[in-house]
Amino acid sequence: MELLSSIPAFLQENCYSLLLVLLLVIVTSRWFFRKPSDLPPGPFSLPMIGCLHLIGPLPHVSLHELSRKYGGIMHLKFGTVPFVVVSSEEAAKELYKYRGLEFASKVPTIAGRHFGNDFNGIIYAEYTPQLKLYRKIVNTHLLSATRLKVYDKIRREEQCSLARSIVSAEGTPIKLRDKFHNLNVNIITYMLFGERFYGAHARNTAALDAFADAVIESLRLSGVFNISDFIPGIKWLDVQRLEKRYKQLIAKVNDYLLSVLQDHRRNPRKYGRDEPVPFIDVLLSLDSTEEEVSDITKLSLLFDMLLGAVDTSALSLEWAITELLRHPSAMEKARKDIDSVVGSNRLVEDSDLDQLPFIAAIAKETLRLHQLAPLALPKVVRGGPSKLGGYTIPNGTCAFVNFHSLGIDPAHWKDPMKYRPERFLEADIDVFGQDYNLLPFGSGRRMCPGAKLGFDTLQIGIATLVQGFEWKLAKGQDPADINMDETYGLVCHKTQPLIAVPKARLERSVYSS
Ligand code: HEM
Repeated sequence: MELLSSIPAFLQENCYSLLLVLLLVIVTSRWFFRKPSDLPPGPFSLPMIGCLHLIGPLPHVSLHELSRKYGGIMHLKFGTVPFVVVSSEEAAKELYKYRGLEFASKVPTIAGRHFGNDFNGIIYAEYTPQLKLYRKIVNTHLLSATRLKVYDKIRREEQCSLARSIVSAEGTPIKLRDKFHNLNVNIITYMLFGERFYGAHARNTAALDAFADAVIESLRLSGVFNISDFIPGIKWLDVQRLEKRYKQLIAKVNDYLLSVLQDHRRNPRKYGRDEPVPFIDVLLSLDSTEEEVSDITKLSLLFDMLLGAVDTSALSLEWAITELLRHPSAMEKARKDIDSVVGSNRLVEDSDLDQLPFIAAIAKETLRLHQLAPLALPKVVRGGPSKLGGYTIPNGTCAFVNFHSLGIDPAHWKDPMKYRPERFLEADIDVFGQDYNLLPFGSGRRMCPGAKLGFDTLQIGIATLVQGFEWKLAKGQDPADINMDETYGLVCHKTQPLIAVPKARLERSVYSS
């Protein structure tokens, strides 16, 4: 009381109000100036460029290195745009399993606006009821296990035609990537349009060539880092001249696809009971049903399937054969397995794969060490803020999982950098989004819809090349000297194409059966 009486009267009167104000100032200033509350840790962002100076030509590798310092959930800015990068199994599981809805929309990039016909279709779209319908259409009518069975015949024909074209080049150095590319493109174009783009049965028209080139270039440009996405303030400058090119390419793609669509609409094809109906005709047959989609969506879906399929399995197959050349004992074991299951009077078939677990192991080990899409396609938090690992992730933050980090995490993988397909015989590890240490096709709501087709094509490709041929490198090169550099893009690929010399192992007649 004595102390209080020594304080001037006017202060005494307001003492309680002052204390209250002080308390309020402390509480609100902590909220106002907090290091945006409980954001995950991450490197310091510079004005304008954010952390772009820390990202090298292989972003998944740079981000992996950063995650070793900052942890499995990291916050950083690319340009002025805030990002969260997930690099640990627990965080990936939480994101896909419990926060899937909040992290299911794609970041609206400039490429997505154009290549996705204003974010239509699947690849570039936000997570909406329309997207769910489009994914359902694709999953049910094109890529389900049942539909893929119907298309088996096509894949078998392409597998044999790949083998024949290699036999015809016996003894000479061949660029395997080109052969694999043709195989992959023919499979998907036959499934989509009922026609092959390459080889003896192809139409070989200038329009088709121009379209195929436009698809390949679009795929390449989709993976090019567009600075305007990260510093939106300079978007109008289009410094890399990318937007201009996107517009030209999508115009070419749409023109061609629309002409094919109209042709199929005007001249409906008839198919026998067991004949595979091309997806374009399936889309037309959905008109006037509850699954009807507009023509521009039809074009977007066809384009999405091409972008997703044209190079993925082909580039994985190139990695697979490269690793087998570097590891002759794995090649030998795979060959022995196939010889004992299939023999030498016929080429390996899809139906043999169940009995060839080592081929599956080779495919998985290839996808683990050489992830085609090492970073998930970036998503943006919607309906948030969201929570992840106890941190708060504000609405509008972009996010992706670093699949590369998961696949080489030493806490889960013994000798992670070592090529050892046997690890997949020792443990049953899934590649279809259930095992969060290995997500080559992603997981959850935006997982790759073509995963089964991609994985099956990879397996049958490996089995055919191992069973059908002995391989040597050109000019007596030592396999240990093969350049293993990779180049980042929408699809991450071997920088230097593999050139190898085949020698047929089977009777000629087997390849033409
Ligand atoms: C070895 C082959 C393949 C690999 C490794 C692969 C991998 C991937 C990955 C990692 C994603 C991104 C997942 C994410 O962002 O979370 C993806 C998305 C996608 N893939 Fe594949 N893919 C392959 C084959 C295919 C095929 C054959 C098709 C089509 C026929 C296809 C169509 C798509 C589509 C449409 C998306 C976007 C899905 C969405 O955003 O909802 N992919 N793929």
